[in-house]
Amino acid sequence: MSELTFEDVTVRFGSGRRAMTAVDRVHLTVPSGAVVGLVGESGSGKSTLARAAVGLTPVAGGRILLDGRPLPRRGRRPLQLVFQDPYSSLDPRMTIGSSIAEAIPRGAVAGAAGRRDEVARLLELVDLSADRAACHPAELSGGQRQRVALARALAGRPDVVIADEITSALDVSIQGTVLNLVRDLHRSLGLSMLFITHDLAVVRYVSDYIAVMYLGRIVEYGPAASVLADPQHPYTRELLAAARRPGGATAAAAFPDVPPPQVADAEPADPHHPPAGCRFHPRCPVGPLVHADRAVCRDAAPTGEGRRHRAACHFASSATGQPDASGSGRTSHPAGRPGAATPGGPPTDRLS
Ligand SMILES: Nc1ncnc2c1ncn2[C@@H]1O[C@H](COP(=O)(O)OP(=O)(O)OP(=O)(O)O)[C@@H](O)[C@H]1O
Repeated sequence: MSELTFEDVTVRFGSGRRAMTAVDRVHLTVPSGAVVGLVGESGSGKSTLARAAVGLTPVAGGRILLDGRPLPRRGRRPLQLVFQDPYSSLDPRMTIGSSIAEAIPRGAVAGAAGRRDEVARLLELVDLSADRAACHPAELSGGQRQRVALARALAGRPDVVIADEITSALDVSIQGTVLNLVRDLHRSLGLSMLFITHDLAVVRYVSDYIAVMYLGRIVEYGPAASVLADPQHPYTRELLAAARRPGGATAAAAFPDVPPPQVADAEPADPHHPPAGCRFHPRCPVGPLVHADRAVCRDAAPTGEGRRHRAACHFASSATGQPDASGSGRTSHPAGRPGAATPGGPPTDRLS
């Protein structure tokens, strides 16, 4: 079990007028043995953060640490990324067995027989029979291919798995079986996981903690039960409310306790020109209710300090109808709340 920490991580793309900051000074912890669900709308920077963690995208600033130490540049890869589309990690010309065998680190098993046995063990771990090793990807269903992608990721015995929308491309009926598998693997192997999804029903099902991302920043973080039952950031409330609307995400029935949304003055977010101050302020229904001129929201970026459940909003507690007169940006529950999901909160105490 290992703890993954993003410390002040920034990722930029392009240069000159096309320059943009996809991930902006992110602080995020995946506690040892926990599943952190990372949610946010398309373009908020979730995949970029994942790719930066495994070294596919260079970081412009900050540090990514495993158990407090920088990630090794060579040798065993303690972080593995599983993508939405298993075709991207499986060669259609190779058998499933060869694809998995290729991912077993050199020296981890002895000889061809050892490799074969390890492939069979990995296939069984993801609920596929060992004889599937002889199949090609095209002979498997989408759900089975995603299981193979998971087996391939597990071949290197990683400490942390990052799953990027791994159920989004699957039929709803198959999604459940893959999610059950993820939960079982997490429990039996003690894996730490960063589970990226836009579907709040999915995130509720698998996560111990939830992190909400908006325009490159984490705007809320906390125990899953606490974030879902008592969202502190207006953006999180908007996401939950959208999930409850007909035609929204599949989670409608899952959030009976979330009050209906206040109507936001929606302006599409432009990642090339993010607003100053709080990035959500042009869309936010809460700031004007508390401070008519929204000056603090326009001028100052909220940091989201606090221990267990925290939100980067100057009026975090106003989101639940209890104005925070200090406007400090702290959550109203710095010490967490009774019944929170997992004991022992993450060590970082601010969001950005
Ligand atoms: N290689 C790249 N070059 C330039 N811009 C990029 C690149 N990759 C991502 N971006 C931009 O970075 C921002 C964040 O994208 P990212 O894919 O991380 O978001 P996301 O939250 O994962 O969204 P989605 O759920 O749609 O994948 C977007 O504005 C995207 O256009």
